[in-house]
Amino acid sequence: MTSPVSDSKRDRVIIFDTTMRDGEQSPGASMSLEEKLELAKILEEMGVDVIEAGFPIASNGDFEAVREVSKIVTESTVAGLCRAHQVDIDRCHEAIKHAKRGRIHIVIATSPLHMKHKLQMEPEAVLEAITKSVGHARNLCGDVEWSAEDATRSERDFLRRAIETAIKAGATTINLPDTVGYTYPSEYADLFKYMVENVEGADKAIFSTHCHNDLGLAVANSLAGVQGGARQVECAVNGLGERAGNAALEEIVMALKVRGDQLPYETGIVTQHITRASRYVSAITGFPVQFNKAIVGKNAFSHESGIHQDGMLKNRETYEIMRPEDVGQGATNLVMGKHSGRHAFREKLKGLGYELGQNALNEAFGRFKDLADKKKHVFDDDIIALVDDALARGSEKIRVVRLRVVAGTEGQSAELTLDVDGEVKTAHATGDGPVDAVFNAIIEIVPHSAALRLFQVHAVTEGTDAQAQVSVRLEDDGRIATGQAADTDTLTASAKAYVNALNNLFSRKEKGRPETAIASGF
Ligand SMILES: CC(=O)SCCNC(=O)CCNC(=O)[C@H](O)C(C)(C)COP(=O)(O)OP(=O)(O)OC[C@H]1O[C@@H](n2cnc3c(N)ncnc32)[C@H](O)[C@@H]1OP(=O)(O)O
Ligand SMILES: CC(C)C(=O)C(=O)O
Ligand SMILES: [Mg+2]
Repeated sequence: MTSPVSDSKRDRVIIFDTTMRDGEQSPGASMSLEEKLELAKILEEMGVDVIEAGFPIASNGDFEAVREVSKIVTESTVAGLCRAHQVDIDRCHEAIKHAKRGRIHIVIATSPLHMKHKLQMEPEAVLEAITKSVGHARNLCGDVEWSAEDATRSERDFLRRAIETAIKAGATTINLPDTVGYTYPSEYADLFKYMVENVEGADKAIFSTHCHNDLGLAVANSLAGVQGGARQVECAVNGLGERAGNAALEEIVMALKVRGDQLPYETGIVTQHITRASRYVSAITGFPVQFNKAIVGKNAFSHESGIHQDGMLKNRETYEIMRPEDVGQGATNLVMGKHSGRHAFREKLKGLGYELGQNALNEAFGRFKDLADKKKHVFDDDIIALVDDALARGSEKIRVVRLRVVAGTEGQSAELTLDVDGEVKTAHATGDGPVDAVFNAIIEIVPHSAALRLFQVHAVTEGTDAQAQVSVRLEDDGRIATGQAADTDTLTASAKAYVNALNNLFSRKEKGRPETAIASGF
């Protein structure tokens, strides 16, 4: 059997991107001409084989977009979609004739449901429309794709006849869309196998998948189609598309790359460009990418669990089947959270410039776990504040044990327990505001004559659960001592900062040091 489709083409899967056509059919996903031109450049640079830029008969804007994309793209083929109508095809040709490689893509439905109710055409009339439309397109352009809309709900024998009609009329690509996301992988694979083996002239065309995600099976079905003999996959960046979307380009490409042992076909995609394309599509459509989205989600290469982080530090392949760099996602991210373990914590501290001994590490780790229990996101700055805080408090004689504050319109009071050199003391005080009440309680337990010279609070990170970092400066008899503390509770941080300053002041007095501007351990 001689074939106009070369063997090398059959070893490769053509990536047909329909982000600008089917993707744009998503309600709310309209793109401007400028955005489509920029996206076309990104897709071309990424190595997409076919860019479907729009549906030229739909509007002047769509026509213009297909025409302008055709003018600037030189490497990829540019396709425009049309119904099986001469007017659609002529309009499409007007737009894609500027392309170095242009394609006319004709669609007509072949399922009994669509033919009877939507097209209101007899099956034989549909076959006639295929002959006419594909033949007309082929007279205008050497590259014609024909799609059997709702192929997966079409009668097999009629679909076979329709495909044969399209190939006979000159179609070079045959697309069998799962228009409503209805098929199953085994069923879709079988459909392609059957058509590739039984359609007369099947070797003259490339078979293509086009899967929708109504049951979440779009990617699995597309891969099954390839298993069955398809060598073109229609897909969209971030899985954009009608209703639940199309098969996601990034997932198709990486599934083929990572599991070449299962499907030994290459794509021409430079995978390092994937994340850039995803972010651009998300930005121009306003459709956010879910955090746990495969390949391009924020968490796709993030690890928070201690056991996973430990495994990753020993060998990244324990928990990563591909490298984030390979999809342009930057580096693996070991996220510090309540599920993290000591190995990752030590590594994180190293990265932040801290080398702690085992005891200090254990102490800081305990405090980190307490913080992670309270806070949704533990940022690097939180960890720095926490470790600095722990280091500063290492040799303190006075420590905060417990604090309870009542605040509000009825007045403010604080009940504070301190450990003063091993002796636990409690005081109850009121004040002009909750901080004042806390500081008065400290003065009651540890009487001193130092004057408060500075009280400053700032949030370590953003959010209402951010740690407050408090600085306190005390002056006594010409000596100045500063204390700092961080806590998610501003009043606890205030108490600890004051006590830290007091410890520093007493320590300076003991050592007989002269006055100093910054006397904290920082
Ligand atoms: C599965 C898919 O994604 S297919 C692509 C879907 N995308 C779009 O529809 C977006 C662009 N569409 C449009 O802008 C408009 O629908 C247009 C310009 C194509 C047509 O607009 P109108 O002429 O106003 O027709 P309308 O959209 O209301 O109805 C569609 C008509 O096309 C017919 N039709 C639908 N599909 C096809 C087809 N593949 N081939 C031929 N005729 C078709 C319908 O039977 C209906 O015909 P009727 O007017 O004789 O009843
Ligand atoms: C136009 C065709 C390919 C389509 O989008 C579908 O059937 O889903
Ligand atoms: Mg579609």
